[in-house]
Amino acid sequence: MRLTAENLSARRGEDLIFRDVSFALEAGESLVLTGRNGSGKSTLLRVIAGLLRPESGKVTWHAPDAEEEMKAAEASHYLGHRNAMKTELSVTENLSFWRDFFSRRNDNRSLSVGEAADAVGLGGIAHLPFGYLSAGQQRRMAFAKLLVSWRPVWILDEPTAALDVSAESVFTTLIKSHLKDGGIVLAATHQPLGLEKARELKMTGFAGVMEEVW
Ligand SMILES: Nc1ncnc2c1ncn2[C@@H]1O[C@H](COP(=O)(O)OP(=O)(O)OP(=O)(O)O)[C@@H](O)[C@H]1O
Repeated sequence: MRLTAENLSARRGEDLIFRDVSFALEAGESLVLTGRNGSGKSTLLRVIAGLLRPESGKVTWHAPDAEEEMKAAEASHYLGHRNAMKTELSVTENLSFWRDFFSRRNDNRSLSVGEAADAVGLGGIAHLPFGYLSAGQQRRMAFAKLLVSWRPVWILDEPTAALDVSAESVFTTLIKSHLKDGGIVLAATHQPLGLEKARELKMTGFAGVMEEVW
């Protein structure tokens, strides 16, 4: 499996935010985007997730065993700044919706809704409306969305914002486990995620992207 970005550039409004960004990630690899506010991390993640059209360049996904060809976006889960949950529905209803929405044939790696809620440490409150949960609990539940349907690529924008130390550690464990299972992770973050082998891409904004460093 390989996710490849080739010579990507992107524009927001009139401004060219970055240009010539290239990288390739294989199964088990992760890339952490760093840089100050407004440097283009979310923009790059949204391009990879297929939510924004790049100004130039392309994103490709290669999976040797795939039954059919898939776009990178279809191989990805995207966790943005917002949690993508309905506040008036219960946590179980929200996660069940996402499980059905994303479900694929021959998928034996996805967790049940109950297992996913347990995995983020909130098994006891899945009956509550999502809107009743605290900000940190909501973020944990949003993360559980990644677990109810297997996708090889996780695209995470500030996944640990609003989280306490124990939730950060739960997320790090889940991300490491995903990588160990052959997944790929791209994450924008201001806080270290504790991924020792992650590569780093420093974004500087306005088309000045620094070299990728190990
Ligand atoms: N819809 C838009 N129209 C015009 N400019 C935009 C739009 N969305 C974002 N921008 C600009 O693009 C630049 C990059 O924004 P982006 O959200 O990618 O930064 P970021 O590195 O993720 O920032 P942060 O760390 O604050 O989340 C910023 O200067 C921002 O103001």
